[in-house]
Amino acid sequence: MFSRCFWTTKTNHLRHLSQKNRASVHRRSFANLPTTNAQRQTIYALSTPPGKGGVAIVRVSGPDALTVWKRMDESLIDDGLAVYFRAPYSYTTRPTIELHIHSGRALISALLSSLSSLPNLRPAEPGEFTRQAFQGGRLDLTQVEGLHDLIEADTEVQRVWALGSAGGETRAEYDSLRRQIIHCLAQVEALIDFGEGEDIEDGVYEQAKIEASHLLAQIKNHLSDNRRGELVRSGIKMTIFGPPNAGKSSLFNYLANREASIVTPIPGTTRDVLELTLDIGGLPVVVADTAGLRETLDIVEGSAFSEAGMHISLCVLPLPEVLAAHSPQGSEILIPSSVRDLINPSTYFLFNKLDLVSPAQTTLPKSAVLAQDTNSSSKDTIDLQNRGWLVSLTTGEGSHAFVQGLSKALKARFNITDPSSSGQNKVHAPIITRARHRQHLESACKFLEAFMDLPPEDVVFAAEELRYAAQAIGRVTGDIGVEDVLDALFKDFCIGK
Ligand SMILES: Nc1nc2c(ncn2[C@@H]2O[C@H](COP(=O)(O)OP(=O)(O)OP(=O)(O)O)[C@@H](O)[C@H]2O)c(=O)[nH]1
Repeated sequence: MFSRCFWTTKTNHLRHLSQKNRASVHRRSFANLPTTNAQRQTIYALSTPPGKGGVAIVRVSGPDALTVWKRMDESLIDDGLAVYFRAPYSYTTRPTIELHIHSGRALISALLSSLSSLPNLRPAEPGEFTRQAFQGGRLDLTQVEGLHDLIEADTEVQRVWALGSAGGETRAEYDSLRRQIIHCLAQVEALIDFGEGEDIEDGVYEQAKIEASHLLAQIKNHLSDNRRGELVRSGIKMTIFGPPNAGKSSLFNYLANREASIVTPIPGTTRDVLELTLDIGGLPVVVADTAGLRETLDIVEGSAFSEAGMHISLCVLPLPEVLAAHSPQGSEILIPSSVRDLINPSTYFLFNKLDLVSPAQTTLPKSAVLAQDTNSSSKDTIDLQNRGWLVSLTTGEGSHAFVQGLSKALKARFNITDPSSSGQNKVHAPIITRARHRQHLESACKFLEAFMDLPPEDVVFAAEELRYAAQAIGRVTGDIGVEDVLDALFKDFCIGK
């Protein structure tokens, strides 16, 4: 059925891959995962993008994978390469064969239709190869999520953080937390079994509490991460606002036309809304632009503004008008009262139309003053250092410094170092990248706190709290009760992964 010309002399290559994979197979038990008949079947799918190209890879995984190889002797489809991975040394941990052919629509279609005619083979569902890898214990849930994020990564920080997670760094952190809780639990259970003073040394319960308090501090430290993991994964949402005619559309167009910076122009769900995901110095920044929103933002109240779920905002102001309103007695510039209510600590400032002011006025003052009601004597000063930039969106002057400065300011705000930095400057990737991680860590905290409040007489309840804390961490990695998250997670994968 398949080409006799599939190269069969690749044994060295095969052996090499098998050895490499052997080193990275970890056996874990996922006791709660039932294996259905569908999961026992052999699945196949194109694992490379469809279309014309050098190579297309069709992956076949399951008990009958080798049969495919054995039946490659009927009609010629293409010259290619077949790579066989013995179980459990494959990506899926099941017998797997990869068929590498030239990438062309007719070739791929002929190969897939040949596979479909074989008994016991069916097309893979989205993410099903990775699901098999998870069920086989090769990957835990954090690695599966990391892999998904790696494929989806648009910027350098996203790539580097997702790579760490896919490679098991996040899993190691959670495993370590769980091991420490289990260590506490073992001490408390020893007390239940033997009782202090008999075969157990004094102070065991106190020791367990000391360890639990260290653990609590560690978990709380992870929880107070400014949500930077979630932010980097989903993008920092930025909105642009300012008085009419300030240059908001010009800024949006400037950002959109910097080809290197555009990642995805996504039409939003609301009519007229366009979302651009920009790569600002390796950080994904999602900018929403809509005619309607711009109009609203000219007048919107501060509360409505934060309800829009924006993480940061950029206030565009026309420099000539701002300077004209400049109070002669102060060195600060005046922020117009029309935008005053929209300004908060997450607002950055872009003073536009630099080309229209005299050369003597082209230095950014250190601070700005928010214009108050005429009858108010209070004065709000805003430090513009690393928070404001002068540009001309018409001539492009200052725009490079603005993008660089904004990237630096955002990295400082969200505590993100350049992925290339090392040593002391390196800030480790956060272990929380999804709401479910946060939720399980918070519940682990609650159980640990409940344990801390219990006196030694309540040792049985104490053990129970610690057991729940360990289970909460286990839910993050997928050791415990994960069925509910699996379907949601794997459906986001593409077919063939
Ligand atoms: N000289 C000069 N003109 C500019 C600059 N940036 C924008 N403009 C002009 O200012 C006018 C307003 O620019 P827009 O980008 O439409 O401003 P906007 O804030 O979106 O305006 P509204 O949608 O009315 O609120 C246009 O005529 C632009 O060409 C600049 O840096 N220098």
